[in-house]
Order: sequence, then C-alpha cells, then structure tokens
Amino acid sequence: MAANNSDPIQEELGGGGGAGVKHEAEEQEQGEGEGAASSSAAQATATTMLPRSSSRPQLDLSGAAIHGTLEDRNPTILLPNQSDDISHLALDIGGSLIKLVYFSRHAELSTEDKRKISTKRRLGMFNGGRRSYPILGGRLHFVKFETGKLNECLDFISSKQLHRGGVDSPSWRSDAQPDDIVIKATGGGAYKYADLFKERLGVSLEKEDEMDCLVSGANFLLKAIRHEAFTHMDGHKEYVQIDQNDLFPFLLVNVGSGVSIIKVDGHGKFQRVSGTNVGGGTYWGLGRLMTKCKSFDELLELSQRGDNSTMDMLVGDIYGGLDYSKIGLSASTIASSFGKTISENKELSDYRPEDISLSLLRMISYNIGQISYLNALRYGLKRIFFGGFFIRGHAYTMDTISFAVHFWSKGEAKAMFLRHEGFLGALGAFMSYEKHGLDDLSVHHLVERFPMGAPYVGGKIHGPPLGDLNEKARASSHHDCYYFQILQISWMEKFVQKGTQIIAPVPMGVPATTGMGGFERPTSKGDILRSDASAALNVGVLHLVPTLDVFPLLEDPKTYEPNTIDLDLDEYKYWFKILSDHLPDLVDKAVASEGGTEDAKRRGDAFAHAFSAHLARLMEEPAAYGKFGLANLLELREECLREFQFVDAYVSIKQRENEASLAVLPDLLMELDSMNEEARLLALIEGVLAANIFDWGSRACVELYHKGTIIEIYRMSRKKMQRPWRASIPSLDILNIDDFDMFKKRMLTDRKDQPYKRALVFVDNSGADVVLGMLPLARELLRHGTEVVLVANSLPALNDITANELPGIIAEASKHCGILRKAAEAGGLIVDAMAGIQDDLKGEPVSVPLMVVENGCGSPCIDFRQVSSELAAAAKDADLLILEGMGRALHTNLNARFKCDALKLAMVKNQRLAEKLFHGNIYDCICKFEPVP
Ligand SMILES: Nc1ncnc2c1ncn2[C@@H]1O[C@H](COP(=O)(O)OP(=O)(O)O)[C@@H](O)[C@H]1O
Ligand SMILES: CC(C)(COP(=O)(O)O)[C@@H](O)C(=O)NCCC(=O)O
Ligand SMILES: [Mn+2]
Repeated sequence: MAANNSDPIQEELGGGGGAGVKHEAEEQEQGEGEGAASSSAAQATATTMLPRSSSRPQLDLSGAAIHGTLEDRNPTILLPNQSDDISHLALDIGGSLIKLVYFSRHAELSTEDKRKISTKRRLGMFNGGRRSYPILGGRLHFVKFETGKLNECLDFISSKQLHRGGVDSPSWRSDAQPDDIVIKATGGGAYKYADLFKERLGVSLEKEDEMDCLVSGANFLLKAIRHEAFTHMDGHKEYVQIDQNDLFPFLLVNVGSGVSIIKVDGHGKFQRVSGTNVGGGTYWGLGRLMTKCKSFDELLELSQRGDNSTMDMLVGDIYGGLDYSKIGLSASTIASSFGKTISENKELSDYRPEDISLSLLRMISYNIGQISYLNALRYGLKRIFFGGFFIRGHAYTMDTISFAVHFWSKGEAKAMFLRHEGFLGALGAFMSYEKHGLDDLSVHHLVERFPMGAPYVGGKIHGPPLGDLNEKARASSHHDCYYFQILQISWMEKFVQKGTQIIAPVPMGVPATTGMGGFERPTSKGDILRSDASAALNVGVLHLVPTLDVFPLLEDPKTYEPNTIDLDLDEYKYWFKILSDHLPDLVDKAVASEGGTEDAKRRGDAFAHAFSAHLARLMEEPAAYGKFGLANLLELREECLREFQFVDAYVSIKQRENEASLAVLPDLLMELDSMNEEARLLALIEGVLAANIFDWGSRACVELYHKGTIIEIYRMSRKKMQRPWRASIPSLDILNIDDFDMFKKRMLTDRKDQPYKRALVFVDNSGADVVLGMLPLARELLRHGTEVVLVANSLPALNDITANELPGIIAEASKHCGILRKAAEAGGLIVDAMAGIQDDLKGEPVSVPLMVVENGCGSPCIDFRQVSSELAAAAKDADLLILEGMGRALHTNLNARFKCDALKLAMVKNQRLAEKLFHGNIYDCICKFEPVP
C-alpha cells in the first residue's frame, strides 16, 4: 500500500536498475484491490528528471552547505561531510508486516541564492547558533510489506540502496563498506531475520526495543503532525487538536498481530501495563481459515457486506426477542460472539463468509476496546490512542472500538486513532538514531504531501478530447461608451492593444488532445472497503523543512486557522466541480508549457488522473488527508502538477503578461504622478483591485480570457470602480469590506508624519496585477519613506509571480522610474543597473530599500503557520502587511488577525464565494483595513 507514498521522483532518481524492482514492491503493496499498475503512466513519471521536486522549497537546506555561508539563521542544512550523522532507513519487522520508514534528501541548488543571501544580510538574519548539528531536510517515506514476503522488502531496499543512504545521494557513504553499515530495527524480526539482512544486504541490524519505539513514534507523531489523531464515532471522523502541554499521561494501545497496552507518562517514560493475544493476527488468522480469503483486505472487505446476527447470539435470542433492560442490554446487544453457531446443526460452509468476517471483526475490536477501557480505568486515564495495522483506517473497526470505550466508560474516556497507525514502531526506530535532529522539528517544519505515484494512475485515458483553444471566440471589439481622460486613454489603450497578446491562444506544441475531467474510481458508499492503495493516501510523505517558521506577526498562532470557509461535504462538492471543470484548461496550459511533446501529454494525462483521483478520494472522505480546507485543495493541485514534473504551467502566459504590462507602466506612473495624493491613493488601490482580475485560476476569469473580454472588464473597472466595494450591513452581520477611508486617514491624515517603517507586501498574480497594481502601490509606500518587502511565492502556482521572477520585473520597471530604481538599488535587487541611463536623482538622499523575499509556499493561498524563515525574519520590523488576491486574502486569512496593521485587497472571482462571504456578486472587491489598536 504505501507504495503510493514512495516518491516517483525519488524512484526515477533511483535509475534503471531500481525501477523494475520498485514496481514489484509497489504492486505487492498496493494490495489486491486496486489492480496492477500500468506501465504507461509509470513511464510518464520515469522518463524525465526534475531537479526540483517538492513544493515547499528546500532551497535553503542545501544553500548553506553549498555556499558555506554563515548568514543563515538556522544552520540546518545537510552537510555532506557529516552525513554519517544522518540515517536513512529504519525497520519494524513484525509478526505480520514489515514497516519501513526511510528518508530521502535532494540536493537542490537555488539560482536565487545570491539574492537571498544579500536580502538576508539586509534583513539582519544571522546565524543564531541554535544548533550545533544539522537537522534533516528532505522527506520521510512510509512503506510496508508483508513479513511473509521479506524478499520483496529486501529487493526494495536494495533497489533504492536505502541501506547505503539512498541512490539519490551518491556521495553518501560511498566509501562505507556494507559491513560498516548498521540499520536500526525493531520488532521481533530484527532478531529473527538479522542473519538474512547480513547475508542479503551485508548490513547489521541494531535492535531497538519495540515498546520504546512505539512510544517515541507516537510521541513524535502527536507532536509533529497537525492532523494526526482523530476520533471515529458512528462513522464520523473528527481530528483532535493535541495540546502539547496537556498530552500526558495517555494509554497507547498498539494493535498489531498481538496487542500491547502501554501507559505513557512522558517522553521515554512509559510502562507496558497489559496486552492481549487476541489481536490483528487473530482476526486475520481465524478469518483466513474460516473464509478462505486470500488477503487481509479481502477479509475486511467481506465484513462490510456481513450480517453478524446470523453468527452471534444476541440478547434477544436468549430473551425471546426482549431487551434485558434491568442491566441495560437491548435485544440487539451481542450476548455471545459466534454463540448462535452452537445451537444449529450447521457446518462452517453453511455460513456466509461475509457474516463470519463481520462477527470476527466485531468480536476482536470490541474486546480490544473493552480491555483498553479497563486499563484506562485502572490508571485513571481518559485518553486512549490506538495504533497498529489492524485498525487499517477501517470505519467499522474504529467505530466498534470507540463504542466499547464510550459505552463502558460512560463517555468518560475517549478513543483516538492515529493516521500513521502502523508506523509507530518504525518511526520510533528511526528516531533512535542519534543526532539527526528530527526531534528538534516541530509541526511547522513538516509538510505532508500526498503524492500519487505513477503506478496508481495507470491505465487508459478516458474522457473526451478537449476542444482546440483556437476555436474559441476572438476578442470582441465592441466599443465602450466611457469617456477617458487623455492620459488614461494613452496607457490603457496601449495596454488594450497589448492585451490582444495577452488573450491570444497559448501556443501549443501540437493540437491539444490531453485532459480528462472524469475519474475512474467509483466513489465508495461506505460499504466498499477502500483498497489498500487508496487507503495508503491517508499517510503522505513527510517533507522535513527546517527552514519553515511560524509567521511572527500572527496575533495568536494557536487559534489561527488559515481557511476562511470550512469544507463540509456540500462545500466540497461545489469545489470538486469547479476544480474538475478547470482541469482540462489547466492540463492544456501545463502540456503547452512543456512544449506539447508526447511525453508532456502523457504526463498531462497522468496528472489529470492523479488529481481527479485525489478529488474522488476526498469526495469519498473529505477528512482523509487530515483536516482539509480549500487552501489545501488548491495546493494539492500544484503539488500534483509538480509530481508530474510540470515545473511552471503558466510560464509563457506570465511572461507575455509581464511584458505587456511593463510596456505601459511608465505611462501609468505618469498619470498617477499627475494626481494629488488623495486621488492617487484611491487610484492605486482601485488599480490593485481591478488588476486582480488577471487570474488564471478562476473558472470565470478563464472564460473571460477565452472570450477575449477580460481586458474590457479590466478597463471598465479601472475606470469606474464601484464604491463602496462591499457595504457593511450590520443587521446581516456582514463584514465591512470597504475600509479605504480608514486606510487613507491613516496614511494621509492621522499619522502622516509617522509613515510605516516597513511594509510586507504580499503579491499575487503576474502581469497587470503585480506590474500595474502592486508595484505602483509599493512605489507609493517607498515615497512615503516606508521600506517595502515584496513577498512572493517560492514556487509557481497558477499565474502567481514568484520570488525568482520579481527582481527581473523590478529591474525592468526601474528603468523608467527613479523611485523604484533607488529603492531597488538600496535593497540590493539591482546593481548599477542604470549605467548609461540619465541619473535624474543624483544628489538625492538614499532611498529606503525595496526588497524581495520568498514566502515559502508553492500555492495560491498562504498558511501563516508555515512560512520561509526569510519571511519570518523580514516580519520582525514590519508594521504593515498588505495581502492581495483571492487566495491569500479571501480563501485564506480573511479572518486572520495580525500584530500589526493589515490591509487585505482582493477581487472576488467566484460567484458562490461572493455570496457566501458577504451576500455579494462576482467581481466585487474588498478593501479591508485592520489597524491594531
Ligand atoms: N495487508 C495486510 N496484510 C496482513 N495484515 C494486515 C494487512 N493490513 C492490515 N493487517 C492487519 O495488521 C496486523 C499487523 O499489524 P502491525 O501493526 O503491522 O503488527 P505487527 O508488527 O505484529 O506485524 C495484521 O495481523 C492484520 O490484522
Ligand atoms: C486560485 C485562486 C484563489 C487564485 O486567485 P488570486 O489569489 O490570484 O486572486 C482563484 O482563482 C480561485 O479561487 N479559483 C477557483 C474558483 C473558481 O474557479 O471560481
Ligand atoms: Mn493568484
């Protein structure tokens, strides 16, 4: 199953030799349910190599090592010379399953390192000397094999060279003789199979105590993964917020082949207080004998169609259909599991395997729940965490255990489950390596990704081919009836001409044939067991990014929730459709961005399959990947594109929109400069809002592009912004979303003599949005003496501008604007860029700096719990935040509160969202100013 967790990018780095073996291992792991992997999609991900492979950029990780700089605040980078400190593989070899946790790292080189280093210097980021050893930057993968198929596990390890630190790191232990290599292992198999490991891989297994490992694994997960623990009652799953200060004591019940019950009092403080030999092995063993099932999953799946009343003796069976109400037993309560089979003259073959399986599952789960409760009672514990692969994320199992705990404790004790249920021991063994610094990581350092390995998405492409973009209506040429000021006409008219370039069809390598909107997997009604392959998606790959930080200006990180709206099932269905509808267009762009080659098309199809499968999976169970908001969904899409090696789907669109906008910027600046300060401020804000329409992520805007009307709408809204942008209707409890006057007062009246010291300006889309909207606003702040830090995405997402792209744009804009030029020079963005151009500002005072930092994201939204350390450092002296765009200011952070003044600007490009948030309409705008008291 966990095959899907292994990263295809890593696979491919594994080279040819490994690929075949990898496949085998993964198919085995996928379980019997999902069918064989197809090779075509597998090839799709295996043919080309992508240097950049995860969305949370890990540039800093390798940066310091490579540059040897001391500026980095966290010396967290993998140091090749110290690689012996970092171990790559740990095992838990149990009675039924072998669990592997392995680490992969990738050396990434940033083209931007120089700029970042200079920015860091300017921002005063120095090595705080927090750590004296490197902590991991890379990824933790979770994989399992059946213990009976140990050879497949050995092949897997060997193909990926995991015992030597992984094929992706050739320098790693290259000098080490296999004999020197020691791998941490726990579980009985660490003893039983030690010789085999030595023989086959030449490595020694260093045994770690199983209980130690279970506890440290559980403690790590509860500390480091935000949505790890959940309750499951009556089919309803709910994630539990774990308070680190109030975690201990708890009862840990690991249901593997057998069951261990451990009282945990702290880190490394625990006692195995009980156990039971009636566990997962019992269910699978008895079940196999009684039903002839060939796999655990088959057995579990059978149970979903079972009726246990044919096997179990119920209270009603004994009491002639009556309840035994005196002691609180209803007629339907099971009096005796399998009890009914004694009184009937039947053979095993007379019973339905479905009923047998269900009766067995219920018996064992209930028993485990009950014994756990008794132990909780014995030690006065209220919280019981259940792990082990017997749970298998299976609703009925969890419901049964929860019911038992709830029933017997009269609601006092709570059963909780863990998403990484079966990997506690393996994780613990991994943690037992000294000095990898993993225990130093906390929740904001870990990003969980749910890759869809190529094997999963194989198969034929279904769905109709897409229409040719060229057939789309050309730009309509009706004239508007607005009167334009001369100046405005000049730059705007120019832009309209340029605009025909913007809306022209994206050049395609070959006619579009890619894309599919549908999804192959049936959505489960709950009576079908999710295959191991899709259940594997419950557990993603953990990306370890030590350079992520909590944004220091969050008012209260504990209560901060990035997503504005909850994705309940209804909401999810809506977004499911929106994202599915948008998929063909996105695939077209993505394929075009890679030259429209056959390979790109294959990858485009694979991407569409993978993303659709994710959506389908979430439709089945919205909480499958932890608590999931719209921001996560939008990020998942970007992540999925990257998984299929689409580095930047909108690259050419972004380029031409930037060019068209830069061409008219000087005229716009001239027009702005001709206004008085008040009019200018309004024009600037209006400009930002209007230009936010250039959004390739909105279904509605993409239609406007295709119809060729987007420029018209931009022109109109630029000319005639309807204020108030969103009126406040207190009776409807509607937010006041036109705070322009308040902002103007702060800027131009109240504290004119006390300009903001430093503004963090979060930019959004490329082209007009950043060039004609945000840059002029930034320029105005600079003019007021405010330092400006432009904050942009680290990795591409839709047509958002990235931190890598911004300096080029600023350099270009600086050619025509002294204010920007001086500030960009002061911020180290351009060096002597103006040689040969008349220096009109000679003799003027040195400007406040204009800087660029990356935000640490590769998504259209932003989660302020996980931003780049660079941004966190820049926030130190900031007293104004400007958040722009629907993703960053509406989907996320509309309700976020900060420690400094915040201005949130966005155009709403989705009808439902406008209605939902403020009874508004599509293309409404918000201008929300939140000064701190
Ligand atoms: N694919 C599978 N194959 C075998 N057993 C499975 C599978 N998935 C879940 N199980 C259940 O998980 C149990 C093993 O759980 P695990 O936590 O790995 O314990 P152990 O360390 O004893 O192997 C099995 O006894 C069985 O009940
Ligand atoms: C992805 C986006 C958040 C980007 O918007 P932006 O931040 O660029 O203003 C937005 O395009 C969006 O919410 N799109 C999905 C909704 C829709 O297509 O209507
Ligand atoms: Mn955007």
